[in-house]
Amino acid sequence: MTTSMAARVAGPTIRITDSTLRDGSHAKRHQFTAGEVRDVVSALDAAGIPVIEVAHGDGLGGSSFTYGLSHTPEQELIKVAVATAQRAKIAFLMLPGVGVIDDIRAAAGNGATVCRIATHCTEADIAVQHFGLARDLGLETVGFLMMSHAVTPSALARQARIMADAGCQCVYVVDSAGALVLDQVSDRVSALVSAVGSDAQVGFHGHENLGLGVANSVLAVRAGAEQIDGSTRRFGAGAGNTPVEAFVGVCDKLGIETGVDFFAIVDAAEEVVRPVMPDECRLDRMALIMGYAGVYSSFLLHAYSLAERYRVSGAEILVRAGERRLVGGQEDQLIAIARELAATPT
Ligand SMILES: CC[C@H](O)CC(=O)C(=O)O
Ligand SMILES: [Mn+2]
Repeated sequence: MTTSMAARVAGPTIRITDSTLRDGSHAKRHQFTAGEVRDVVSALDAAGIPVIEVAHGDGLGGSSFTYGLSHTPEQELIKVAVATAQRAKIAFLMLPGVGVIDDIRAAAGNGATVCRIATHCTEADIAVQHFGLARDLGLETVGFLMMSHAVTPSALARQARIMADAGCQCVYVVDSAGALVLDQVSDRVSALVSAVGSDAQVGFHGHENLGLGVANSVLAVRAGAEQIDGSTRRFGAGAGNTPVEAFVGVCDKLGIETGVDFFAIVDAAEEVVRPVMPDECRLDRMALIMGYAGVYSSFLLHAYSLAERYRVSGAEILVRAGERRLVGGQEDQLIAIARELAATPT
C-alpha cells in the first residue's frame, strides 16, 4: 500500500527525524547489528523519512560499562546507514563529556550530515565549541535541551538562545522523561520560538511515558515547532518515543505536511522494525512512574537490572531517582539508590 487516503487541507510543513536507530538503542541495550541498521534505514528511507538518527543510545562515545557496551561500533553503523540511504540524511547525537569532539569529526568523515548535540536543560554552554566545529565541518546542527520539564519555559528559552548564538540551527524541547503534558509543551515551544526568532528553528522530541507523544507533538507543531522526532513502532527509551507512523497518520488528517508515506511507514513498523525489537515498548508501571516522577527514560533498563541484582523494587528506584532530580549521565547514581534500598530494613 503506498497511497495515503487522508483528505488534505493546507497546513504547515514539518521535518520528521526518526530516532529508532539511536533512542531505540537504549531499548535494545545497544545491540544493533550492521544488518539491522541496513534493513531499518532502507525501509525508513523508502517511506520518505527525511532524517534518520544513528548512534549508541547515549550518543557518540556512549559504549561503556556505565551506559552499556555496543554490539557494533557506532561509526560502523553510521557508515552502513550512509551507504544505504538514498534520500534520507543521516544524523548522529553526542553529549559533550560522553563523546569528545573528535567523534564529531569521525561521524562527519563517515558521511553523517546532521550533528545533534545534547545537554541537560540548564547546561547549554557546554555545547558551544561543538556547534562551532560542526558548522565549520559543514554539518547541519541541532541542539537538544534534555529534561525540558525540569525548568520553566523562560529559563529553557534562555538556554535555547545560548545554543542559537553558538551556531545551532534548530533547538529542541526534549521531553526526556515523557513528563510534559499538553500546554506545558506548547508553552515551552512558544518561548523558544520567541527567543530564537529567525536565527533557528524549534523542534520537539517526545516520550510516551504518559501516553502523550503524538498529542504533545501536534501541540508543538501548533506552537511553531518545525522539526519533530519520533521512533518507528515507538522503539525508544522508557515507553518509547512518539510513534512516527501514528504521528504521520495524524498529520495527514490535520493537513500537516510530513512528506512521509503513511502506509509505507506502517508497513516498515510492522515488518522491519518490530522484528529487530526485543520487546514492545510498553506503557507499564515502570514507564508510567518515569513520566509521573520526571525520570530520564533511558534509566528504565538500568532500573530493571539493578532491581533484579539487589532484589529491590524497580519502581522505588525510579521514584527516588525522580525525587533526587537525577539528570542524564547519572546512571551510576541508580546503583547507589539500589544499594540504599537493599540496606533498608523492610
Ligand atoms: C542519553 C541521551 C538521551 O537518550 C537523549 C534523548 O533522547 C532524551 O533525552 O530523550
Ligand atoms: Mn529520547
